[in-house]
Amino acid sequence: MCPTVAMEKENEEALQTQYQKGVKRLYEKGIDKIPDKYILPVQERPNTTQAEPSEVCRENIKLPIVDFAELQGSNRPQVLKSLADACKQYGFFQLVNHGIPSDVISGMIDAAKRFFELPYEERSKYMSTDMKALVRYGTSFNQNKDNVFCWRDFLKLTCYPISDVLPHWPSSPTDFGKLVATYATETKYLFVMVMEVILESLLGSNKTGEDDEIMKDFQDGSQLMVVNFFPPCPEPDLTLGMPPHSDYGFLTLLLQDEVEGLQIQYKEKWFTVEPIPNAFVVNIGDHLEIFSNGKYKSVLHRVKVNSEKSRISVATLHSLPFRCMVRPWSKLIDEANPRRYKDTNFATFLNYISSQEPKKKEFLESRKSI
Ligand SMILES: O=C(O)CCC(=O)C(=O)O
Ligand SMILES: [Fe+2]
Repeated sequence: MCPTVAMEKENEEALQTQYQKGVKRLYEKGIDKIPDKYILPVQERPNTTQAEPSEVCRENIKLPIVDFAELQGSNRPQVLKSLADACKQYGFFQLVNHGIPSDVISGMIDAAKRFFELPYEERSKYMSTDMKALVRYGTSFNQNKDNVFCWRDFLKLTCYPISDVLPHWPSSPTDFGKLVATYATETKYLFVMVMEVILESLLGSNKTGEDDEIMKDFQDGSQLMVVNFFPPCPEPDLTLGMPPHSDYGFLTLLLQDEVEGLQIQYKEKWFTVEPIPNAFVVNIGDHLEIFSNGKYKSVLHRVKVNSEKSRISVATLHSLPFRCMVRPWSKLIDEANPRRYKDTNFATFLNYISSQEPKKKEFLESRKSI
Protein backbone atom coordinates (compact mmCIF):
# COMPACT_ATOMS: atom_id res chain seq x y z
CA MET A 1 0.00 0.00 0.00
CA CYS A 2 1.42 3.43 -0.87
CA PRO A 3 2.18 5.65 2.17
CA THR A 4 -0.54 8.23 1.36
CA VAL A 5 -3.25 5.58 1.05
CA ALA A 6 -2.07 3.92 4.26
CA MET A 7 -2.18 7.27 6.07
CA GLU A 8 -5.66 8.02 4.77
CA LYS A 9 -6.83 4.59 5.91
CA GLU A 10 -5.36 5.21 9.36
CA ASN A 11 -7.05 8.62 9.56
CA GLU A 12 -10.35 7.12 8.51
CA GLU A 13 -10.06 4.43 11.20
CA ALA A 14 -9.22 7.05 13.81
CA LEU A 15 -12.32 9.01 12.78
CA GLN A 16 -14.58 5.94 12.97
CA THR A 17 -13.24 5.28 16.49
CA GLN A 18 -14.03 8.89 17.40
CA TYR A 19 -17.63 8.54 16.22
CA GLN A 20 -18.11 5.42 18.33
CA LYS A 21 -17.36 7.57 21.38
CA GLY A 22 -20.50 9.57 20.88
CA VAL A 23 -21.84 13.02 20.16
CA LYS A 24 -21.44 14.61 23.57
CA ARG A 25 -17.68 14.32 23.19
CA LEU A 26 -17.87 15.69 19.66
CA TYR A 27 -19.98 18.64 20.77
CA GLU A 28 -17.56 19.43 23.58
CA LYS A 29 -14.79 19.92 21.03
CA GLY A 30 -16.60 23.10 20.00
CA ILE A 31 -17.25 22.12 16.38
CA ASP A 32 -19.30 24.44 14.18
CA LYS A 33 -19.99 21.90 11.41
CA ILE A 34 -21.05 18.30 11.79
CA PRO A 35 -18.84 15.54 10.30
CA ASP A 36 -20.08 13.85 7.09
CA LYS A 37 -20.82 10.72 9.14
CA TYR A 38 -23.90 12.50 10.58
CA ILE A 39 -25.22 14.10 7.39
CA LEU A 40 -28.41 12.47 6.13
CA PRO A 41 -29.29 12.17 2.45
CA VAL A 42 -31.39 15.20 1.46
CA GLN A 43 -34.70 13.31 1.36
CA GLU A 44 -34.25 12.04 4.94
CA ARG A 45 -33.44 15.39 6.55
CA PRO A 46 -35.93 16.83 9.02
CA ASN A 47 -37.01 19.84 6.98
CA THR A 48 -36.88 18.37 3.54
CA THR A 49 -39.68 19.08 1.11
CA GLN A 50 -38.42 16.64 -1.46
CA ALA A 51 -39.87 13.35 -0.34
CA GLU A 52 -43.11 11.96 0.95
CA PRO A 53 -43.84 11.29 3.77
CA SER A 54 -41.28 13.67 5.25
CA GLU A 55 -43.17 16.79 4.27
CA VAL A 56 -42.30 19.74 6.41
CA CYS A 57 -44.75 20.51 9.11
CA ARG A 58 -43.93 23.24 11.57
CA GLU A 59 -47.07 22.83 13.61
CA ASN A 60 -47.19 21.15 16.95
CA ILE A 61 -49.71 18.39 17.41
CA LYS A 62 -52.17 18.47 20.28
CA LEU A 63 -52.15 14.83 21.26
CA PRO A 64 -55.23 13.56 23.09
CA ILE A 65 -54.79 13.97 26.83
CA VAL A 66 -55.88 11.08 29.02
CA ASP A 67 -56.56 12.08 32.61
CA PHE A 68 -55.87 8.94 34.65
CA ALA A 69 -57.61 10.28 37.75
CA GLU A 70 -60.80 10.85 35.77
CA LEU A 71 -60.86 7.17 34.83
CA GLN A 72 -61.69 6.36 38.44
CA GLY A 73 -64.79 8.59 38.41
CA SER A 74 -68.11 8.86 36.62
CA ASN A 75 -66.41 10.02 33.40
CA ARG A 76 -64.79 6.60 32.89
CA PRO A 77 -66.76 5.65 29.71
CA GLN A 78 -65.85 8.91 27.94
CA VAL A 79 -62.19 8.68 28.99
CA LEU A 80 -62.04 5.06 27.78
CA LYS A 81 -63.49 6.11 24.46
CA SER A 82 -60.99 8.95 23.98
CA LEU A 83 -58.16 6.57 24.92
CA ALA A 84 -59.33 4.02 22.32
CA ASP A 85 -59.64 6.76 19.68
CA ALA A 86 -56.12 8.02 20.49
CA CYS A 87 -54.66 4.49 20.18
CA LYS A 88 -56.37 3.97 16.82
CA GLN A 89 -55.75 7.37 15.26
CA TYR A 90 -52.39 8.49 16.59
CA GLY A 91 -50.84 5.52 18.41
CA PHE A 92 -49.90 8.13 21.02
CA PHE A 93 -51.48 10.04 23.90
CA GLN A 94 -50.34 12.20 26.79
CA LEU A 95 -51.08 10.82 30.25
CA VAL A 96 -51.68 13.25 33.12
CA ASN A 97 -52.68 12.79 36.76
CA HIS A 98 -51.03 9.36 36.62
CA GLY A 99 -50.10 9.31 40.30
CA ILE A 100 -46.29 9.21 39.97
CA PRO A 101 -45.04 11.94 42.34
CA SER A 102 -43.30 14.88 40.68
CA ASP A 103 -40.18 14.42 42.84
CA VAL A 104 -39.74 10.89 41.44
CA ILE A 105 -39.90 12.35 37.94
CA SER A 106 -37.54 15.24 38.63
CA GLY A 107 -35.20 12.80 40.44
CA MET A 108 -35.04 10.65 37.30
CA ILE A 109 -34.25 13.58 34.99
CA ASP A 110 -31.71 14.92 37.46
CA ALA A 111 -29.95 11.53 37.78
CA ALA A 112 -29.85 11.21 33.98
CA LYS A 113 -28.38 14.73 33.61
CA ARG A 114 -25.69 14.05 36.17
CA PHE A 115 -24.84 10.70 34.57
CA PHE A 116 -24.22 12.36 31.20
CA GLU A 117 -22.15 15.07 32.91
CA LEU A 118 -19.68 12.42 34.13
CA PRO A 119 -16.30 12.26 32.37
CA TYR A 120 -16.34 10.13 29.21
CA GLU A 121 -14.08 7.52 30.87
CA GLU A 122 -16.71 6.91 33.55
CA ARG A 123 -19.66 6.71 31.14
CA SER A 124 -17.83 4.51 28.67
CA LYS A 125 -17.28 1.78 31.28
CA TYR A 126 -20.74 0.60 30.27
CA MET A 127 -20.12 0.46 26.52
CA SER A 128 -21.00 -2.88 25.04
CA THR A 129 -21.84 -4.31 21.64
CA ASP A 130 -23.86 -7.10 23.28
CA MET A 131 -27.56 -6.31 22.69
CA LYS A 132 -28.45 -8.45 25.71
CA ALA A 133 -26.16 -6.65 28.18
CA LEU A 134 -28.08 -5.53 31.29
CA VAL A 135 -26.48 -2.09 31.01
CA ARG A 136 -25.38 -0.62 27.70
CA TYR A 137 -23.94 2.80 26.98
CA GLY A 138 -23.70 3.83 23.36
CA THR A 139 -24.38 6.28 20.58
CA SER A 140 -26.46 6.68 17.40
CA PHE A 141 -29.34 4.24 16.79
CA ASN A 142 -27.51 1.01 16.11
CA GLN A 143 -23.84 1.98 16.05
CA ASN A 144 -22.73 -1.39 14.69
CA LYS A 145 -24.91 -1.06 11.62
CA ASP A 146 -25.80 2.58 10.91
CA ASN A 147 -24.28 4.07 7.78
CA VAL A 148 -25.19 7.58 8.86
CA PHE A 149 -24.93 8.17 12.59
CA CYS A 150 -27.59 10.05 14.52
CA TRP A 151 -27.04 12.78 17.07
CA ARG A 152 -27.74 10.86 20.27
CA ASP A 153 -25.92 9.15 23.12
CA PHE A 154 -27.83 6.70 25.31
CA LEU A 155 -27.77 4.50 28.36
CA LYS A 156 -29.97 1.39 28.26
CA LEU A 157 -30.88 -0.36 31.49
CA THR A 158 -32.72 -3.61 31.97
CA CYS A 159 -35.11 -2.84 34.84
CA TYR A 160 -36.85 -6.06 35.79
CA PRO A 161 -36.57 -7.83 38.20
CA ILE A 162 -35.15 -4.74 39.84
CA SER A 163 -33.30 -6.48 42.69
CA ASP A 164 -31.41 -8.68 40.18
CA VAL A 165 -30.35 -5.88 37.86
CA LEU A 166 -29.69 -3.02 40.27
CA PRO A 167 -26.20 -4.26 41.33
CA HIS A 168 -25.12 -4.03 37.64
CA TRP A 169 -26.27 -0.44 37.13
CA PRO A 170 -23.85 2.52 37.20
CA SER A 171 -22.61 3.26 40.71
CA SER A 172 -21.88 6.86 39.83
CA PRO A 173 -23.47 9.35 40.51
CA THR A 174 -23.83 7.72 43.93
CA ASP A 175 -27.60 8.23 44.14
CA PHE A 176 -28.20 7.10 40.53
CA GLY A 177 -29.35 3.57 41.47
CA LYS A 178 -31.76 4.77 44.14
CA LEU A 179 -33.40 7.50 42.04
CA VAL A 180 -33.64 5.44 38.86
CA ALA A 181 -34.86 2.27 40.62
CA THR A 182 -37.67 4.25 42.27
CA TYR A 183 -38.65 5.67 38.90
CA ALA A 184 -38.46 2.23 37.22
CA THR A 185 -40.66 0.64 39.89
CA GLU A 186 -43.25 3.41 39.64
CA THR A 187 -43.38 3.27 35.83
CA LYS A 188 -43.74 -0.52 35.90
CA TYR A 189 -46.74 -0.19 38.20
CA LEU A 190 -48.23 2.52 35.98
CA PHE A 191 -47.70 0.39 32.86
CA VAL A 192 -49.69 -2.46 34.45
CA MET A 193 -52.52 -0.10 35.38
CA VAL A 194 -52.62 1.42 31.91
CA MET A 195 -52.63 -2.04 30.30
CA GLU A 196 -55.62 -3.01 32.40
CA VAL A 197 -57.49 -0.01 30.98
CA ILE A 198 -56.25 -0.75 27.45
CA LEU A 199 -57.54 -4.34 27.63
CA GLU A 200 -60.91 -3.01 28.67
CA SER A 201 -60.89 -0.50 25.82
CA LEU A 202 -59.99 -3.24 23.31
CA LEU A 203 -62.86 -5.44 24.44
CA GLY A 204 -65.26 -2.55 24.71
CA SER A 205 -66.58 -4.01 27.97
CA ASN A 206 -65.54 -4.76 31.52
CA LYS A 207 -62.87 -7.37 31.56
CA THR A 208 -63.50 -10.85 32.89
CA GLY A 209 -61.45 -12.98 35.32
CA GLU A 210 -59.91 -14.85 32.38
CA ASP A 211 -57.78 -11.82 31.65
CA ASP A 212 -55.92 -12.19 34.92
CA GLU A 213 -53.39 -14.52 33.27
CA ILE A 214 -52.29 -11.87 30.83
CA MET A 215 -52.24 -9.27 33.62
CA LYS A 216 -49.80 -11.52 35.52
CA ASP A 217 -47.61 -11.63 32.42
CA PHE A 218 -47.62 -7.84 32.27
CA GLN A 219 -46.64 -7.63 35.95
CA ASP A 220 -43.82 -10.04 35.31
CA GLY A 221 -42.98 -8.51 31.94
CA SER A 222 -39.76 -7.17 30.50
CA GLN A 223 -38.86 -3.55 31.11
CA LEU A 224 -36.08 -1.69 29.35
CA MET A 225 -35.19 1.91 30.12
CA VAL A 226 -33.58 4.01 27.42
CA VAL A 227 -32.08 7.24 28.72
CA ASN A 228 -31.39 9.49 25.73
CA PHE A 229 -29.07 12.49 25.64
CA PHE A 230 -29.12 14.86 22.67
CA PRO A 231 -26.44 17.57 22.92
CA PRO A 232 -26.91 20.81 20.94
CA CYS A 233 -26.08 20.26 17.29
CA PRO A 234 -24.39 22.97 15.19
CA GLU A 235 -26.28 21.92 12.02
CA PRO A 236 -29.61 20.50 13.19
CA ASP A 237 -31.21 20.57 9.74
CA LEU A 238 -28.76 18.03 8.36
CA THR A 239 -29.25 15.24 10.87
CA LEU A 240 -31.65 13.67 13.40
CA GLY A 241 -31.43 12.70 17.06
CA MET A 242 -33.25 9.47 16.24
CA PRO A 243 -34.35 8.25 12.81
CA PRO A 244 -37.97 7.26 12.10
CA HIS A 245 -38.68 4.09 14.08
CA SER A 246 -41.39 2.32 16.02
CA ASP A 247 -40.86 0.84 19.50
CA TYR A 248 -40.92 -2.95 19.91
CA GLY A 249 -42.88 -3.49 23.14
CA PHE A 250 -46.50 -3.14 24.26
CA LEU A 251 -46.25 0.41 25.58
CA THR A 252 -43.52 3.00 25.89
CA LEU A 253 -43.88 5.52 28.71
CA LEU A 254 -41.82 8.47 27.57
CA LEU A 255 -40.66 11.30 29.74
CA GLN A 256 -39.26 14.31 27.92
CA ASP A 257 -37.66 17.30 29.60
CA GLU A 258 -38.86 20.82 28.70
CA VAL A 259 -37.00 20.88 25.36
CA GLU A 260 -39.09 19.78 22.37
CA GLY A 261 -37.74 17.32 19.82
CA LEU A 262 -40.11 14.35 19.55
CA GLN A 263 -42.04 14.20 16.28
CA ILE A 264 -44.68 11.69 15.29
CA GLN A 265 -45.94 10.78 11.87
CA TYR A 266 -49.59 11.58 11.35
CA LYS A 267 -51.28 11.54 7.95
CA GLU A 268 -47.92 11.35 6.19
CA LYS A 269 -46.53 14.43 7.92
CA TRP A 270 -44.26 15.00 10.89
CA PHE A 271 -45.66 16.85 13.91
CA THR A 272 -43.85 17.95 17.04
CA VAL A 273 -45.20 16.74 20.39
CA GLU A 274 -45.31 19.53 22.93
CA PRO A 275 -43.70 18.66 26.26
CA ILE A 276 -46.19 18.90 29.15
CA PRO A 277 -44.46 19.09 32.56
CA ASN A 278 -44.84 15.86 34.54
CA ALA A 279 -46.90 14.13 31.83
CA PHE A 280 -45.99 10.90 30.08
CA VAL A 281 -46.15 10.54 26.34
CA VAL A 282 -47.52 7.01 25.97
CA ASN A 283 -47.11 5.21 22.70
CA ILE A 284 -48.27 1.89 21.31
CA GLY A 285 -45.40 -0.46 20.44
CA ASP A 286 -45.20 -3.21 17.80
CA HIS A 287 -46.24 -5.90 20.30
CA LEU A 288 -49.49 -4.14 21.16
CA GLU A 289 -50.26 -3.61 17.48
CA ILE A 290 -49.86 -7.38 17.04
CA PHE A 291 -51.78 -8.23 20.24
CA SER A 292 -54.65 -5.92 19.21
CA ASN A 293 -54.61 -7.56 15.74
CA GLY A 294 -53.96 -4.18 14.18
CA LYS A 295 -56.72 -2.29 15.99
CA TYR A 296 -54.17 -0.07 17.75
CA LYS A 297 -51.24 1.32 15.80
CA SER A 298 -47.53 1.38 16.50
CA VAL A 299 -46.65 4.72 14.92
CA LEU A 300 -43.38 5.99 13.47
CA HIS A 301 -41.65 8.71 15.43
CA ARG A 302 -38.28 10.46 15.29
CA VAL A 303 -36.30 13.08 17.21
CA LYS A 304 -35.17 16.46 15.90
CA VAL A 305 -32.21 18.19 17.49
CA ASN A 306 -31.53 21.91 17.89
CA SER A 307 -28.50 24.16 18.05
CA GLU A 308 -29.28 25.80 21.39
CA LYS A 309 -30.12 23.31 24.09
CA SER A 310 -29.30 19.78 25.08
CA ARG A 311 -32.28 17.51 25.65
CA ILE A 312 -32.92 14.46 27.82
CA SER A 313 -35.66 11.89 27.35
CA VAL A 314 -36.34 8.67 29.21
CA ALA A 315 -38.26 5.93 27.42
CA THR A 316 -39.38 2.86 29.37
CA LEU A 317 -40.38 0.04 27.05
CA HIS A 318 -42.63 -2.59 28.57
CA SER A 319 -43.64 -5.95 27.20
CA LEU A 320 -44.35 -9.56 28.17
CA PRO A 321 -41.58 -11.67 29.76
CA PHE A 322 -38.86 -12.45 27.18
CA ARG A 323 -39.85 -16.13 27.11
CA CYS A 324 -43.46 -15.38 26.04
CA MET A 325 -44.85 -15.39 22.51
CA VAL A 326 -46.67 -12.29 21.38
CA ARG A 327 -49.71 -13.02 19.26
CA PRO A 328 -53.11 -11.49 18.44
CA TRP A 329 -55.41 -11.76 21.47
CA SER A 330 -57.81 -14.67 20.97
CA LYS A 331 -60.73 -12.54 22.20
CA LEU A 332 -60.34 -10.24 19.24
CA ILE A 333 -60.22 -12.98 16.61
CA ASP A 334 -63.25 -14.53 14.97
CA GLU A 335 -64.47 -15.29 11.45
CA ALA A 336 -65.08 -11.63 10.72
CA ASN A 337 -61.70 -10.67 12.21
CA PRO A 338 -59.06 -13.20 11.14
CA ARG A 339 -55.62 -12.96 12.67
CA ARG A 340 -53.41 -10.53 10.78
CA TYR A 341 -50.01 -11.16 12.40
CA LYS A 342 -47.68 -14.08 12.93
CA ASP A 343 -46.48 -15.02 16.42
CA THR A 344 -43.29 -13.35 17.50
CA ASN A 345 -41.02 -13.25 20.51
CA PHE A 346 -38.09 -11.27 21.81
CA ALA A 347 -35.51 -13.61 20.26
CA THR A 348 -37.02 -13.06 16.77
CA PHE A 349 -36.80 -9.32 17.30
CA LEU A 350 -33.19 -9.46 18.52
CA ASN A 351 -32.20 -11.52 15.49
CA TYR A 352 -33.86 -8.97 13.30
CA ILE A 353 -32.11 -5.95 14.78
CA SER A 354 -28.75 -7.69 14.84
CA SER A 355 -29.02 -8.56 11.17
CA GLN A 356 -29.80 -5.23 9.54
CA GLU A 357 -30.18 -1.51 9.93
CA PRO A 358 -33.38 -1.38 11.99
CA LYS A 359 -35.46 1.47 10.69
CA LYS A 360 -39.05 2.30 9.93
CA LYS A 361 -41.56 -0.46 10.62
CA GLU A 362 -39.87 -3.26 8.74
CA PHE A 363 -39.95 -5.63 11.71
CA LEU A 364 -43.69 -5.26 12.09
CA GLU A 365 -44.16 -5.60 8.35
CA SER A 366 -42.26 -8.89 8.50
CA ARG A 367 -44.74 -10.15 11.11
CA LYS A 368 -47.87 -9.51 9.03
CA SER A 369 -49.57 -12.66 7.89
CA ILE A 370 -51.86 -11.14 5.28
O1 LIG B 1 -36.55 11.43 22.73
C1 LIG B 1 -37.71 11.19 22.45
O2 LIG B 1 -38.61 12.02 22.63
C2 LIG B 1 -38.11 9.86 21.87
C3 LIG B 1 -37.18 8.73 22.23
C4 LIG B 1 -37.57 7.45 21.56
O3 LIG B 1 -38.34 7.42 20.64
C5 LIG B 1 -37.00 6.17 22.02
O4 LIG B 1 -36.11 6.16 22.91
O5 LIG B 1 -37.42 5.11 21.51
FE1 LIG C 1 -39.04 5.40 20.24
